[in-house]
Amino acid sequence: MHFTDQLWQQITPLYETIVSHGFVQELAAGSLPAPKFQYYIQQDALYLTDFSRALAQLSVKASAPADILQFTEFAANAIRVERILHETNFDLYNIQPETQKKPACFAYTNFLLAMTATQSLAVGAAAVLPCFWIYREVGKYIHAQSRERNPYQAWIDTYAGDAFDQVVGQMLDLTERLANEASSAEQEKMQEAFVQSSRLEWYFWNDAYQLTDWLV
Ligand SMILES: Cc1ncc(CN)c(N)n1
Repeated sequence: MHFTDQLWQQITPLYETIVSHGFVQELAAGSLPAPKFQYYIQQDALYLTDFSRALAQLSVKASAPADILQFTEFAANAIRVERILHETNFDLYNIQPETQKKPACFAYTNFLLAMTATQSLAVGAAAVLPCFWIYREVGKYIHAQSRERNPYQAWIDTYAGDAFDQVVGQMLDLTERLANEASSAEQEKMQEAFVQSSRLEWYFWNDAYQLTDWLV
Protein backbone atom coordinates (compact mmCIF):
# COMPACT_ATOMS: atom_id res chain seq x y z
CA MET A 1 0.00 0.00 0.00
CA HIS A 2 1.27 3.50 -0.78
CA PHE A 3 2.50 5.50 2.18
CA THR A 4 0.05 8.29 1.39
CA ASP A 5 -2.82 5.75 1.37
CA GLN A 6 -1.77 4.73 4.86
CA LEU A 7 -1.83 8.39 5.87
CA TRP A 8 -5.39 8.75 4.62
CA GLN A 9 -6.43 5.58 6.39
CA GLN A 10 -5.16 7.06 9.63
CA ILE A 11 -7.31 10.16 9.34
CA THR A 12 -10.43 8.57 7.84
CA PRO A 13 -12.52 8.95 11.05
CA LEU A 14 -11.24 12.51 11.43
CA TYR A 15 -12.10 13.28 7.80
CA GLU A 16 -15.64 11.97 8.42
CA THR A 17 -15.87 14.34 11.38
CA ILE A 18 -14.80 17.21 9.13
CA VAL A 19 -17.35 16.54 6.39
CA SER A 20 -20.15 16.08 8.89
CA HIS A 21 -19.25 19.32 10.67
CA GLY A 22 -21.93 22.03 10.62
CA PHE A 23 -19.65 24.43 8.76
CA VAL A 24 -19.10 22.03 5.84
CA GLN A 25 -22.71 20.83 5.80
CA GLU A 26 -24.13 24.35 5.76
CA LEU A 27 -21.56 25.52 3.21
CA ALA A 28 -22.74 22.68 0.94
CA ALA A 29 -26.40 23.58 1.52
CA GLY A 30 -25.69 27.29 0.97
CA SER A 31 -27.24 28.03 4.37
CA LEU A 32 -24.06 28.91 6.26
CA PRO A 33 -24.69 32.26 8.01
CA ALA A 34 -22.66 35.05 6.39
CA PRO A 35 -20.82 36.05 9.62
CA LYS A 36 -19.39 32.52 9.87
CA PHE A 37 -18.18 32.59 6.29
CA GLN A 38 -16.77 36.08 6.81
CA TYR A 39 -14.86 34.95 9.89
CA TYR A 40 -13.53 31.99 7.93
CA ILE A 41 -12.39 34.11 4.96
CA GLN A 42 -10.72 36.67 7.21
CA GLN A 43 -8.82 33.99 9.08
CA ASP A 44 -8.02 32.12 5.89
CA ALA A 45 -6.39 35.19 4.36
CA LEU A 46 -4.05 35.27 7.38
CA TYR A 47 -3.55 31.52 7.18
CA LEU A 48 -2.63 31.54 3.48
CA THR A 49 0.20 34.03 3.94
CA ASP A 50 1.88 31.73 6.44
CA PHE A 51 1.00 28.62 4.45
CA SER A 52 2.89 30.15 1.54
CA ARG A 53 5.84 30.95 3.82
CA ALA A 54 5.85 27.35 5.09
CA LEU A 55 6.01 26.11 1.48
CA ALA A 56 8.82 28.57 0.75
CA GLN A 57 10.70 27.14 3.74
CA LEU A 58 10.37 23.68 2.19
CA SER A 59 11.78 24.98 -1.09
CA VAL A 60 14.90 26.05 0.85
CA LYS A 61 15.19 22.57 2.38
CA ALA A 62 14.84 20.75 -0.95
CA SER A 63 18.02 19.81 -2.79
CA ALA A 64 16.76 18.49 -6.16
CA PRO A 65 16.14 21.41 -8.57
CA ALA A 66 12.76 19.93 -9.55
CA ASP A 67 11.68 19.88 -5.89
CA ILE A 68 12.90 23.44 -5.30
CA LEU A 69 10.86 24.56 -8.29
CA GLN A 70 7.82 22.58 -7.18
CA PHE A 71 7.72 24.03 -3.65
CA THR A 72 8.42 27.52 -4.96
CA GLU A 73 5.48 27.16 -7.35
CA PHE A 74 3.23 25.83 -4.58
CA ALA A 75 4.21 28.83 -2.44
CA ALA A 76 3.49 31.32 -5.24
CA ASN A 77 0.27 29.53 -6.09
CA ALA A 78 -0.99 29.67 -2.51
CA ILE A 79 -0.77 33.45 -2.68
CA ARG A 80 -1.92 33.91 -6.30
CA VAL A 81 -4.84 31.55 -6.80
CA GLU A 82 -6.29 31.78 -3.36
CA ARG A 83 -5.83 35.56 -3.16
CA ILE A 84 -8.14 35.84 -6.16
CA LEU A 85 -10.67 33.74 -4.31
CA HIS A 86 -10.40 35.86 -1.20
CA GLU A 87 -10.53 39.16 -3.03
CA THR A 88 -13.70 37.94 -4.76
CA ASN A 89 -15.22 36.98 -1.43
CA PHE A 90 -14.05 40.14 0.33
CA ASP A 91 -15.92 42.12 -2.35
CA LEU A 92 -18.96 39.84 -2.55
CA TYR A 93 -19.59 39.78 1.17
CA ASN A 94 -18.16 43.16 2.03
CA ILE A 95 -15.58 41.59 4.35
CA GLN A 96 -13.01 43.76 6.09
CA PRO A 97 -9.47 42.38 6.45
CA GLU A 98 -8.65 41.08 9.92
CA THR A 99 -5.20 41.39 11.46
CA GLN A 100 -5.60 39.20 14.53
CA LYS A 101 -5.36 35.44 14.26
CA LYS A 102 -7.98 33.59 16.29
CA PRO A 103 -6.93 30.48 18.25
CA ALA A 104 -7.14 27.79 15.53
CA CYS A 105 -5.48 29.93 12.88
CA PHE A 106 -2.78 30.88 15.38
CA ALA A 107 -2.14 27.25 16.36
CA TYR A 108 -2.23 25.92 12.80
CA THR A 109 0.04 28.53 11.19
CA ASN A 110 2.55 28.29 14.03
CA PHE A 111 2.55 24.51 13.72
CA LEU A 112 3.17 24.64 9.95
CA LEU A 113 5.92 27.24 10.25
CA ALA A 114 7.62 25.31 13.07
CA MET A 115 7.45 21.96 11.27
CA THR A 116 8.75 23.31 7.98
CA ALA A 117 11.53 25.25 9.74
CA THR A 118 12.76 22.68 12.25
CA GLN A 119 11.97 19.27 10.74
CA SER A 120 13.20 17.46 7.63
CA LEU A 121 11.80 18.11 4.16
CA ALA A 122 9.77 14.89 4.32
CA VAL A 123 8.21 15.71 7.70
CA GLY A 124 7.52 19.29 6.64
CA ALA A 125 5.87 18.01 3.46
CA ALA A 126 3.66 15.66 5.48
CA ALA A 127 2.65 18.59 7.71
CA VAL A 128 1.46 20.70 4.76
CA LEU A 129 -0.15 17.80 2.88
CA PRO A 130 -3.58 18.00 4.63
CA CYS A 131 -3.89 21.63 3.50
CA PHE A 132 -3.94 20.29 -0.06
CA TRP A 133 -5.56 16.92 0.27
CA ILE A 134 -8.35 17.54 2.77
CA TYR A 135 -9.43 20.64 0.85
CA ARG A 136 -9.62 18.71 -2.40
CA GLU A 137 -11.74 15.98 -0.78
CA VAL A 138 -13.97 18.47 1.02
CA GLY A 139 -14.30 20.48 -2.21
CA LYS A 140 -15.39 17.40 -4.15
CA TYR A 141 -17.73 16.28 -1.37
CA ILE A 142 -19.43 19.67 -1.26
CA HIS A 143 -19.58 19.92 -5.04
CA ALA A 144 -21.40 16.57 -5.18
CA GLN A 145 -24.00 17.81 -2.66
CA SER A 146 -24.19 21.39 -3.68
CA ARG A 147 -27.48 23.02 -4.65
CA GLU A 148 -28.03 25.41 -7.50
CA ARG A 149 -27.41 29.06 -6.70
CA ASN A 150 -25.23 28.35 -3.71
CA PRO A 151 -23.85 31.70 -2.50
CA TYR A 152 -20.53 30.01 -1.80
CA GLN A 153 -20.16 28.58 -5.32
CA ALA A 154 -16.88 30.40 -6.09
CA TRP A 155 -15.27 28.78 -3.05
CA ILE A 156 -16.66 25.35 -3.97
CA ASP A 157 -15.52 25.60 -7.60
CA THR A 158 -11.96 26.49 -6.59
CA TYR A 159 -11.44 23.42 -4.43
CA ALA A 160 -13.50 21.00 -6.53
CA GLY A 161 -11.89 22.13 -9.80
CA ASP A 162 -9.36 20.42 -12.08
CA ALA A 163 -6.58 22.94 -11.49
CA PHE A 164 -6.58 22.29 -7.75
CA ASP A 165 -6.93 18.56 -8.35
CA GLN A 166 -3.74 18.61 -10.41
CA VAL A 167 -1.79 20.56 -7.79
CA VAL A 168 -2.88 18.10 -5.10
CA GLY A 169 -1.80 15.18 -7.30
CA GLN A 170 1.68 16.72 -7.61
CA MET A 171 1.92 17.23 -3.85
CA LEU A 172 0.85 13.64 -3.23
CA ASP A 173 3.47 12.27 -5.65
CA LEU A 174 6.16 14.37 -4.04
CA THR A 175 5.25 13.28 -0.52
CA GLU A 176 5.08 9.65 -1.59
CA ARG A 177 8.60 9.85 -3.03
CA LEU A 178 9.98 11.61 0.06
CA ALA A 179 8.40 8.93 2.26
CA ASN A 180 9.96 6.16 0.19
CA GLU A 181 13.38 7.74 0.71
CA ALA A 182 12.78 8.25 4.47
CA SER A 183 13.77 5.98 7.37
CA SER A 184 10.99 4.30 9.32
CA ALA A 185 11.60 6.71 12.25
CA GLU A 186 11.14 9.61 9.89
CA GLN A 187 8.04 8.03 8.36
CA GLU A 188 6.58 7.86 11.85
CA LYS A 189 7.21 11.59 12.30
CA MET A 190 5.57 12.19 8.93
CA GLN A 191 2.46 10.37 10.13
CA GLU A 192 2.35 12.39 13.35
CA ALA A 193 2.73 15.67 11.48
CA PHE A 194 0.04 14.68 8.97
CA VAL A 195 -2.44 13.72 11.69
CA GLN A 196 -1.76 16.88 13.70
CA SER A 197 -2.35 19.16 10.70
CA SER A 198 -5.52 17.25 9.85
CA ARG A 199 -6.76 17.83 13.39
CA LEU A 200 -6.01 21.52 13.06
CA GLU A 201 -8.04 21.62 9.83
CA TRP A 202 -11.04 20.55 11.91
CA TYR A 203 -10.31 23.24 14.48
CA PHE A 204 -10.09 25.85 11.73
CA TRP A 205 -13.62 25.08 10.48
CA ASN A 206 -14.88 24.79 14.01
CA ASP A 207 -13.53 28.19 15.11
CA ALA A 208 -15.34 29.80 12.18
CA TYR A 209 -18.56 27.94 12.93
CA GLN A 210 -18.46 28.90 16.62
CA LEU A 211 -17.07 32.39 15.90
CA THR A 212 -14.43 31.55 18.48
CA ASP A 213 -12.52 34.37 20.09
CA TRP A 214 -9.74 34.43 22.67
CA LEU A 215 -11.19 33.79 26.12
CA VAL A 216 -8.59 35.93 27.84
C1 LIG B 1 -7.15 26.37 6.72
C2 LIG B 1 -6.92 26.03 5.29
N1 LIG B 1 -6.39 24.84 4.97
C3 LIG B 1 -6.18 24.56 3.62
C4 LIG B 1 -6.49 25.44 2.64
C5 LIG B 1 -6.27 25.11 1.21
N2 LIG B 1 -4.96 25.38 0.82
C6 LIG B 1 -7.01 26.66 3.03
N3 LIG B 1 -7.32 27.61 2.13
N4 LIG B 1 -7.23 26.97 4.36
